Amino acid sequence: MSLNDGNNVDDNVDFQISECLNPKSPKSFFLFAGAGSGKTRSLVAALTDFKTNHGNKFILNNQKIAIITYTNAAADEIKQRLMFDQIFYVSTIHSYAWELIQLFTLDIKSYVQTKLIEDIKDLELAQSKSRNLQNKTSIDRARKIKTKTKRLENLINVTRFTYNPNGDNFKKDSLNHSEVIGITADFIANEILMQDIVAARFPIILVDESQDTKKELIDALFTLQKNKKEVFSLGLFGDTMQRIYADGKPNLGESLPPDWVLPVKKMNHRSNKRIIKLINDIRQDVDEQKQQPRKEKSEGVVRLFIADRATDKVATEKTVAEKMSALTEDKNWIESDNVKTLILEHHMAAIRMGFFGIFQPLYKVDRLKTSLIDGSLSTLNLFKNTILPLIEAHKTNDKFSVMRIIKTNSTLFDKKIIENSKDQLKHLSNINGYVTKLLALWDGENDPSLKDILHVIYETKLFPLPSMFKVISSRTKDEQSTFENLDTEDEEPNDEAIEAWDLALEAKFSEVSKYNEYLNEGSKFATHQGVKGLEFPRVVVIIDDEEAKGFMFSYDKLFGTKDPSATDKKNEAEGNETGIDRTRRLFYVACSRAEESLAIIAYSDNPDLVKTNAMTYGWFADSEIEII
Ligand SMILES: Nc1ncnc2c1ncn2[C@@H]1O[C@H](COP(=O)(O)OP(=O)(O)OP(=O)(O)O)[C@@H](O)[C@H]1O
Repeated sequence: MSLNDGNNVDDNVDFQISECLNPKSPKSFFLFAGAGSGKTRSLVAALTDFKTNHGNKFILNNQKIAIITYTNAAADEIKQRLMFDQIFYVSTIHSYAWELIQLFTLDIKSYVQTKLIEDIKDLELAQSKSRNLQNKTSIDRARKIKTKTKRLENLINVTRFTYNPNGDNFKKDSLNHSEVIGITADFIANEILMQDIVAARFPIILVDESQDTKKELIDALFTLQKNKKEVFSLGLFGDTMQRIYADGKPNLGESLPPDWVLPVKKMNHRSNKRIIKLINDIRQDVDEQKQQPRKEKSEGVVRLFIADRATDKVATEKTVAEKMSALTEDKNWIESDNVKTLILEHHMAAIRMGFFGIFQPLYKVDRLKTSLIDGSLSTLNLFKNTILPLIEAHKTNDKFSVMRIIKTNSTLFDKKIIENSKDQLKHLSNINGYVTKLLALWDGENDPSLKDILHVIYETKLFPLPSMFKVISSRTKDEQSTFENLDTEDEEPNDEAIEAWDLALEAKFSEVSKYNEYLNEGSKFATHQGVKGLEFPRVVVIIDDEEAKGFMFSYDKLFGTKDPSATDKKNEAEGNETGIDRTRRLFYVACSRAEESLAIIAYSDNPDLVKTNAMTYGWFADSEIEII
């Protein structure tokens, strides 16, 4: 690259960061720059440089650089780019926090004990003021007091706490996610010994996406840096405009100590010119930071399509893809695999791909959410990992695979069961009959419900059932009808997961195959929030508050078709952040993912007003907006 090619105006930033990381004179820095400015790339470049210059010394001292990322996917990506070198400890904040505290059982115990005693005291005080102990809040509060008291009593039995950064942590000796962050922040901020240990093990800590990193931990790291500045450097990477989670530290970067280095980046290396202009304009009212495109970038295409909410969305989105293909002369727009569609909530993908029936009830249960989205929900495995391949093999008349799947998964083929059966031939012929009965559910063009399938499996014992399905299947006919006619107001609430499964089991089996497709082709859809740090050539941003049903963001308010609430007005008057501010930042994140062309589809009850406002903001020209 020549020195004056116009694209390398920010090259000095990598050099500035490398200088900060010199262990002989460590400095802390704050690299905050817009989308696509190459922050992640600078992070990797500085670390690669560090490895060459100081890596051996770190290995000898058994020291590491900690790199904290926002997601596991980002951690994997950076590990790979750093060629899995052992001097880098790359992980999410939760894994890193646990790495720091896990051996301090007694200190953790004392922290948890103090916190539980305080919580119980507060709850009991609130309960004593309750006017009606039978209302939902009081009942929930009583339940919380009971659970916390039980946990307090059990603390004495804990010999070692357990924690899974990616899991649910329901065990008696488990810590939950916010406890691990709270404990780590508390230890780092207040325990001199912990500060010594962290600075000695990790003389450099770099935090990617620091605008969204838990504020208590960021504050603790600031304290650590202040106390250990001779031997420790803290590097923060991020972009205040991309703060979209409530637990990040607002105004991060204001009033930094004067000895911090503040490199500045002007370029956006990712997007075409028109897209950069759009994100500069969205950003304008916030901090006026303007980026410049790379010289060789094309103009690119941005379009805002506005449709009535009542419209057929799948058809609308297909039309948009065709229009974008014509506008950009890019056939990839009509290959759905080559377009990234950004939805607000996962259920919008479930509607579009046709597995809403299974998805929606299960997604409502907090403890099932994460595993449902990442495909690890074990209860679903019976359908997804056993029945689905079985039926696919059956439909293609692949008898060999059918038999193999049955043999691998059915307990009826257990050696012991076969040996113990009095008439082995009969046993095998029975299995054959059970398989025939199961497969008959798909006769003709039939698409059985999950409940029908479960019923046959329960009766024949062909496959082992997860306990949830055993409970549901073992209800007698009488219990079943009582259950269906339950007046839930009068009864003890059922376990919410059982209720959710009762609904999900009504779904047709074809939904399992669509859900599986969604997991395998996770590439087609992603959420506005989930794509932070990523980039795609062609992006569709779908906007529909009603379908999203969220409460954190409101595109209707951003586009002026819904008035700000009283709280928004109060927050604005007091100089606090409003829902509109949050939504603007989310919109910035979503739009800035596009490299070549970008379509935004806004569903609204008032398309004309969306158009007028979008033009008034100066975000789109008249010719770039189409009401369809
Ligand atoms: N100096 C550079 N020269 C060429 N390409 C670059 C340069 N810096 C970054 N890029 C490319 O620009 C794109 C965006 O870079 P990167 O993902 O590092 O940006 P970012 O600042 O982390 O973005 P975001 O905040 O949106 O996540 C990537 O494709 C990257 O390879």
